[in-house]
Amino acid sequence: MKPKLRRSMLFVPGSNTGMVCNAFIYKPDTVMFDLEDSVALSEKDSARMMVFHALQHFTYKDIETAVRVNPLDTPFGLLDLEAVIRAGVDIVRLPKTDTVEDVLDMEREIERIETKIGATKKTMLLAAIESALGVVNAVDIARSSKRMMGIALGAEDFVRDLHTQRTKEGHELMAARNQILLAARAAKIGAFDSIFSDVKDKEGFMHEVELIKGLGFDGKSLINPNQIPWLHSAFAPSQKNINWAIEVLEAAKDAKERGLGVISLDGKMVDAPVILRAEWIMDLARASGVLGEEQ
Ligand SMILES: CC(=O)SCCNC(=O)CCNC(=O)[C@H](O)C(C)(C)COP(=O)(O)OP(=O)(O)OC[C@H]1O[C@@H](n2cnc3c(N)ncnc32)[C@H](O)[C@@H]1OP(=O)(O)O
Ligand SMILES: O=C([O-])CC(=O)C(=O)O
Ligand SMILES: [Mg+2]
Repeated sequence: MKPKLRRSMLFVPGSNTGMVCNAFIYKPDTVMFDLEDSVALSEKDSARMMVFHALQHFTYKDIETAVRVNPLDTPFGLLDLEAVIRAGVDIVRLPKTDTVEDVLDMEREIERIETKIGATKKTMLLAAIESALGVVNAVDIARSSKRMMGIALGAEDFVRDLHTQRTKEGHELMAARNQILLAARAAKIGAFDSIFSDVKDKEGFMHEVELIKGLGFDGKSLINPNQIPWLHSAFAPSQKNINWAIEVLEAAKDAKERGLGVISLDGKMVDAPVILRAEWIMDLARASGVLGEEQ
């Protein structure tokens, strides 16, 4: 089965007409319109209207959409939520999620709006964790709603809360990344890393991508289209990985035919978890376009 890829979630400021109209062109896995921190207070209403219309435009029908709404305790949160659910958004990104209560409040409002408009689809939730309190509560947040499709780190707000700043090495984010990843995996939902803000620094970006990919993250929030091909190429399995996966699957098929459970390939043990990993690499290779559907 072709897995749904969510490597790249491109933030698009909801107040920028050109970017809202064109974001689909860059083919991120998910377009994530923003109504929160990239939108000035004076533009909150016009941005909401623009995103409302963009979501219903045919250019956004074949791409997954998310909207980062304002928190419910601001004058904009509920208006944002009404607009984006009416417009049929796929995912609501809840910013600055500190507690399970934050999720349940949002879930209650989503349910109320969906019932009111007779919606046929169920909007998914993505909780952004952007504080020490949110990280401490990550496990409960990840498990708090059936609608929760993933949790994401919001590193810029998080380092502010920690009284530190981001570095290239990322030591200051290690505990949060580990906690978010573990919480997401325990809840069997997606884990997404934060933005990398220097859009010209490809080397720094790739260093961060290798780090979060190695930890096990599914993908990352992005702020610039240039970062999309960099990220996708880093997440695509290498030819060496693919060759290994093909060998493992052939050996596993052969072992099954001979009624064997554990086998050895080039002196290394091949058992069920290794076979599952090989299948996952092949799925990822197909979904990333590195392999054809029939291969
Ligand atoms: C901490 C947080 O909350 S982060 C989340 C909120 N922040 C955001 O959403 C910011 C999104 N990103 C941006 O606004 C911009 O990429 C900036 C300000 C970082 C850099 O802007 P620029 O220097 O103009 O970018 P750049 O020169 O690479 O743009 C190239 C093209 O990509 C477009 N583009 C740039 N960023 C985006 C984006 N995020 N979405 C869609 N299109 C974009 C530009 O409009 C431009 O299009 P054009 O060639 O048709 O004119
Ligand atoms: O969620 C993100 O990656 C962007 C953000 O708001 C933050 O870092 O504070
Ligand atoms: Mg933030």
